[in-house]
Amino acid sequence: MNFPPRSKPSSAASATISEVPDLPSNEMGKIVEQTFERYSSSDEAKRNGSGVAIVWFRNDLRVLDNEALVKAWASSQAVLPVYCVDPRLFGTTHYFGFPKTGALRAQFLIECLADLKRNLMNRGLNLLVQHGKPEEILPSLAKTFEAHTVYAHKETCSEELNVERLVRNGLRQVVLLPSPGQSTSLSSSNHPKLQLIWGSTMYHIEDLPFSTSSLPDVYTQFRKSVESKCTIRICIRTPTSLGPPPNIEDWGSVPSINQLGLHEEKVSRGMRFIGGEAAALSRVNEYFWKKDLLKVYKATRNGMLGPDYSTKFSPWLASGSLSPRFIYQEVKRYEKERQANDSTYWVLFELIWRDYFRFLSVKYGNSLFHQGGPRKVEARWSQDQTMFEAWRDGCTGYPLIDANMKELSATGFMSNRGRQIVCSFLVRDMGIDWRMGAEWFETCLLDYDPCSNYGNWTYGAGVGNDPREDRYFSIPKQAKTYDPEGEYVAFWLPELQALPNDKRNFPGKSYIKQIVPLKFGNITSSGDNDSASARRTAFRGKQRGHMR
Ligand SMILES: Cc1cc2nc3c(=O)[nH]c(=O)nc-3n(C[C@H](O)[C@H](O)[C@H](O)COP(=O)(O)OP(=O)(O)OC[C@H]3O[C@@H](n4cnc5c(N)ncnc54)[C@H](O)[C@@H]3O)c2cc1C
Repeated sequence: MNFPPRSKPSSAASATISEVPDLPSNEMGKIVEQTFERYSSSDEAKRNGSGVAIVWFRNDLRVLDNEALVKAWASSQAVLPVYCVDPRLFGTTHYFGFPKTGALRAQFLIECLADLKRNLMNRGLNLLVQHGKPEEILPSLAKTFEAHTVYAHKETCSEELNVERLVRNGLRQVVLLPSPGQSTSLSSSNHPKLQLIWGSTMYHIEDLPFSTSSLPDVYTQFRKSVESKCTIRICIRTPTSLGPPPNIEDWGSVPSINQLGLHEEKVSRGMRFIGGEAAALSRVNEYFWKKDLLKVYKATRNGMLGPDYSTKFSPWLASGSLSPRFIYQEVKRYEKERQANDSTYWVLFELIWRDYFRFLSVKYGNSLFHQGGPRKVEARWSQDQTMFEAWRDGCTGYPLIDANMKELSATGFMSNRGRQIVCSFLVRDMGIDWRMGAEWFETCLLDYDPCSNYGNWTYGAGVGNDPREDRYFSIPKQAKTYDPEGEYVAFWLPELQALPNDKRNFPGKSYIKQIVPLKFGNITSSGDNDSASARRTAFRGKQRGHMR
């Protein structure tokens, strides 16, 4: 196995960070092997299938706790793992035509695929990488290898559901020859099947105490209900040997960034995440066990600077290199072996948010992507290009906004605190169509996931599942609370480093004519969701021409 080079130690949350700490930054090899051993099974007696089964990898780029892979293995004599490099993933976003996948996420995906291929090879398989649409590739492979089933993980949003439908239709066109002893009359069993498996959430959809159509519209109700009525399934143990693979001469190679039509972008500041399951497992080990940070998560999670204020699991969760059930089991192991406290619980609390947004996407379907959101709110939004570009490029003149947007462009990551702040600023201060922000996040985020991204944007824009319609983040207040020394803004806007700490977060020169910089001092709000009176003091009132 190849592991990335060790990076220099990083000093978390320090304004002096100037090097790129790779995430994860520890030695991966031994830890990863040990983790694989812990979550694997050498009991191979359960394999009693026949023929070939295909595993269609999608956003589940892992070997551990991968039910589709284990089911395929159990139901066949040979498993064919396939990843389709779908050109639609490298097209443009729906409304505003931004790149659908930016170069940093594409690079992360490439690393995920290379790692998956290695991990499958270590278990006697390989990964067939094909360029093209799954609905063309999979039926053709099923025909060539006479595969009885294509196993894959179920997705929930429209683009992914459409591909599932097309693959299913494509498989229906494939007629398999009857195996010896089987009746020759054609029936549905003569076509390869598409078997979709739920595997993206911590709580399994089938274990919910309600149907998705009656999912509670308020998170707390959802959380309390699942916590009291459901259990989390244990990780599926992966056989140590998954071979033999079907006889294939050319398994294809993992694409280069140029083959995806993109140009390499180097991360030269902030955090660089390494894609793949090995890196994901290593990060869990680093955050929970080596640095022992789980016990303080609740107190640090609102940070913005450095690798360790939060888990940083999200890019691996989104690509499926990391299973949320695995995190759950590791939290429980930590609670048993070290300690259980508010912080150990709070990681699970956040993962329930992630589950919630995924289940909401099933309930609300496409309305998640519509301007009015699930609540069908009628509002007028501006699509002012100058304002949007100032936000996108980190040129608003508001250091906290600009620093966060620069971090996003430079690394593909932004803290949860930062995301809430820039979302509020775009939609509530600038009055810009929230979908422009959501689509820009879709381009840039390493952890982009349609459910969490559009779920959070609709929530922040007041068109989604937020019982409070008036959630507003006052930028000066947020700066004072979460970057009191101006360390974060000075890291991303080095021109501010020379200023005294208490001056760094003052809005500077605004690069957009319309924006009048906020003044400190007359904000009366408190807490995370700063009040409507604070909003009135912000420049919203001065921007009526641009408002809904
Ligand atoms: C406008 C906006 C857009 C967002 N877009 C995405 C997205 O595309 N993909 C994504 O994974 N998250 C998204 N989030 C949620 C959240 O910001 C990130 O999950 C989090 O910052 C990732 O960092 P972390 O792994 O260190 O999180 P931690 O604080 O360590 O939390 C642990 C895990 O809990 C989950 N989680 C935490 N907060 C949330 C949340 N609010 N919603 C859903 N899951 C959560 C994530 O899987 C995260 O990895 C968005 C939030 C906002 C406000």
